[in-house]
Amino acid sequence: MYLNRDIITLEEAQGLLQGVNLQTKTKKISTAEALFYVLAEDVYATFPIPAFRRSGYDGYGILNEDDHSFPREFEIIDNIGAGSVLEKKMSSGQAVRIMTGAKVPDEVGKVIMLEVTEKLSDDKVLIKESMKNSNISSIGEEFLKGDLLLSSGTRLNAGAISLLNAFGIAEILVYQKPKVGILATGSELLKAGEPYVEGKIYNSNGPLLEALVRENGGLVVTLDNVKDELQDTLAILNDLTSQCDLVLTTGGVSVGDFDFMAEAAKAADQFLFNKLSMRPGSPTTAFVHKGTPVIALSGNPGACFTGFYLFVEPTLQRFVGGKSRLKQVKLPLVHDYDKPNNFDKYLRATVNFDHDSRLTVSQIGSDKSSALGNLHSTTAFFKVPHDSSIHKGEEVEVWLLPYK
Ligand SMILES: Nc1nc2c(c(=O)[nH]1)N[C@H]1C(S)=C(S)[C@@H](COP(=O)(O)OP(=O)(O)OC[C@H]3O[C@@H](n4cnc5c(N)ncnc54)[C@H](O)[C@@H]3O)O[C@H]1N2
Ligand code: MOO
Repeated sequence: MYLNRDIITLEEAQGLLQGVNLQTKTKKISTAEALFYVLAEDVYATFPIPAFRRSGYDGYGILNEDDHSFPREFEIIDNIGAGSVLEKKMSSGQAVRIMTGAKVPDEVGKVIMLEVTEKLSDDKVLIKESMKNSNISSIGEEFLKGDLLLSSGTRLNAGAISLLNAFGIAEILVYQKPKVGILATGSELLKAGEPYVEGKIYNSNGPLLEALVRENGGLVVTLDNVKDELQDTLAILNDLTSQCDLVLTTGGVSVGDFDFMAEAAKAADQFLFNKLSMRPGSPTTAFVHKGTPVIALSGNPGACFTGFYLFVEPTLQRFVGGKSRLKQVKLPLVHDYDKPNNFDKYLRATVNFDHDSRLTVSQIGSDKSSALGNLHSTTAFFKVPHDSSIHKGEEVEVWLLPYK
């Protein structure tokens, strides 16, 4: 138990974590498994798209020299579906039936939409009028060979996966997801599915952290619980720090008789911090053991959630060559907040449009760090600076959460 702690600011704590050297690792993976991985290479177009003159419509292809004196009849010489090519050579007075996406023969200058034609027989079509556009996409209209498709550091979403596939790319180099160990501490913890026992609670922070890590690009390798016993806690931490790239714990960071994380921090290779001038999560603790950072978050669910975004999310991004995906903006608060505290507060919030289509921020649910009912609907945090109240309409600093 540590009562005398050196208090530092959120920014100082974030700076200490930033100073911890982290190893980024890369690997080749199949594009099919690459969703939400971060690219570790620039990817270039190996051919143009379209790769051939492509028909934009279902209709009839005609020569440029025949593009006059409508309505007139044409001889249909063939039918080109998408994926097929015309083997014959066309001459004046002939038309070729062609489908959207099919390769337009070199000699065809225009595709006339089906809607302005009338089929007279199997090999005769009446083209009633011409069209303003050629309805043919030129080679390289969207991408030229050598164009940069995706740059290193891009988080691969559905659109990126489709782009890689459009170029036939089956394998790419990505950053390995950091291996994260999660440890929920507390003799009061039950697992979901276990029968309720008086005085105990179900462990919700462990699964919360597991889901947050997965949402933010980490790989959860273990999810343990440990009772409030110092030796067990130290042994598990020793184990986790040798297996994982990052260890997260929840609970046991305060000054209770059974709060051992501050002691673990003092016993570790490198101590970072154990007291912050902020709420929630003032006793948040961090240290490095065996080269692995350990971020010990509060057991209070609201503090655990907030601490994840302020300390863990930026660390997870550093493992994949990036930085925090939270966006910092200033927005008007839609209500008063009149509970001044001697620490800066970071409150759970949502961002919405007001009647004038302006973005605004408002507190959501309880501001207590023990509250857990608003975590699923929180899309942002806003800051209430220490010793101050905020009046309705006043601008506050806001952090927008990713994935919301
Ligand atoms: N005398 C003082 N007491 C406290 C102080 C202080 O400065 N002096 N700080 C308070 C603040 S601020 C915080 S934040 C909490 C931090 O508590 P701990 O991280 O040590 O967490 P616990 O004591 O283990 O638990 C707190 C609370 O959270 C519940 N909890 C714990 N683990 C989980 C879990 N996995 N899932 C859901 N809920 C969990 C636990 O049952 C407690 O209710 O300390 C204050 N006290
Ligand atoms: O700093 Mo604590 O998370 O307010 O209760």
